[in-house]
Amino acid sequence: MNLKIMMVFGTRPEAIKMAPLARLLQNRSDIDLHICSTGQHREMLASVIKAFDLQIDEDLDVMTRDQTLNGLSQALLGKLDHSYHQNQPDIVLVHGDTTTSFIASLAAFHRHIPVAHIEAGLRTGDLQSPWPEEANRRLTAVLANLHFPPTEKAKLNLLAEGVCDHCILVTGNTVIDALLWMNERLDQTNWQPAPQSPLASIDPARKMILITGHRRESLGHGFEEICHALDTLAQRYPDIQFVYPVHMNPRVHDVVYRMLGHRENIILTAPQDYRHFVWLMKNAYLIMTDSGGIQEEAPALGKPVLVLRNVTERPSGRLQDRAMLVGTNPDKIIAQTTRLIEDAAYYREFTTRHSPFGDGRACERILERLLAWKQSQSLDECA
Ligand SMILES: CC(=O)N[C@@H]1[C@@H](OP(=O)(O)OP(=O)(O)OC[C@H]2O[C@@H](n3ccc(=O)[nH]c3=O)[C@H](O)[C@@H]2O)O[C@H](CO)[C@@H](O)[C@@H]1O
Repeated sequence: MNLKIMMVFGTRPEAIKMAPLARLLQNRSDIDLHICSTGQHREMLASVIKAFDLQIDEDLDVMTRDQTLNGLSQALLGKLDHSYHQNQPDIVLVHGDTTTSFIASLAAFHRHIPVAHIEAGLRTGDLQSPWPEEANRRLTAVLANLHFPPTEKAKLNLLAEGVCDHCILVTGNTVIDALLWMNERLDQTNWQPAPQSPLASIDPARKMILITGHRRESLGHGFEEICHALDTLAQRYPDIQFVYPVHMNPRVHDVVYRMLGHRENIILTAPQDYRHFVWLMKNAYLIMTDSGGIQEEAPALGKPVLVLRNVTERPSGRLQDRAMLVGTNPDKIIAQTTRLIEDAAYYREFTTRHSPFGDGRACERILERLLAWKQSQSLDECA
């Protein structure tokens, strides 16, 4: 009998991180994979599905305008319950720390369906930051039967919360599998953006700084500070190109376009699909971001990354990276960027390729563990 796996995700980062696993599972004759999208980030998710050549089996389409987290949770719980009833999966795979991950785990728990949690064990230790993700990932850990932390540090977090060792497998982060897959495709075809793409105006002879930012905790004042720092830097270094694919959240979009839309060497674009975005990362001199995924991807490409957050659940383990955690304080952003632009020896300290978050084989390890789990069916001892 084939193993019936249901994969549930809803946001762009979850989709990117689940995509290489979906590709692997789809090619197995001993596995029936059902991919369920909750539609938490509808448009941005569609572009990921296309970039990885995947097909969604079911779209719950739960998002409505101005939905609260409770409204979203309620809609998800009902629709997932129905889907589990219809599809009767042997196991549900969830990822990370979204409302989708937690509610998909809860709905599975209520139906006595085992849950495997990918990117398990990330913690800041502060339930309010990031909010609501820290709660989502802790609650998911309570409900999951198999835990796939990306690093040993994340495994220790799970052990400290009482998760049994036998149910944990350190795999590396699947985002590195996704990144290496896409990177290889770009290299093989020497891929370049099409002439009509806003990225085509980037001059390869000039330095380019890539920026992303959308964290809830920075909305409002935090974003104004980030934009203020970028504006100052863009004036100070007119020869450097600043490229900022702006998140669709109007509370991010409106501030960024109002404060930076007029500067000639700042290119504001819509969010880019994964192929374009990996190309941007490869060609960047420096990346500034509050994104979790990009913090993981940048070192694998040997790119320095300035983290626009005060705390991170993704410590790289390198001492010098502490200086890169600058938050939204404009003075710190400007000072650290200036040093990285002007001090070549200092810049080089951050450009060695290293991959503290994974080696690109996370999906293989997850597959092997799922097959072993199916054979032994020994979950009872961990549930
Ligand atoms: C607290 C925290 O850290 N939470 C994380 C956060 O995820 P994140 O911060 O990693 O999210 P993003 O920055 O949106 O995505 C990043 C991915 O997107 C690619 N990318 C980016 C811009 C673009 O224009 N085109 C792209 O393709 C990029 O290469 C990368 O792979 O929220 C998720 C729940 O929503 C959580 O699960 C996740 O823990």
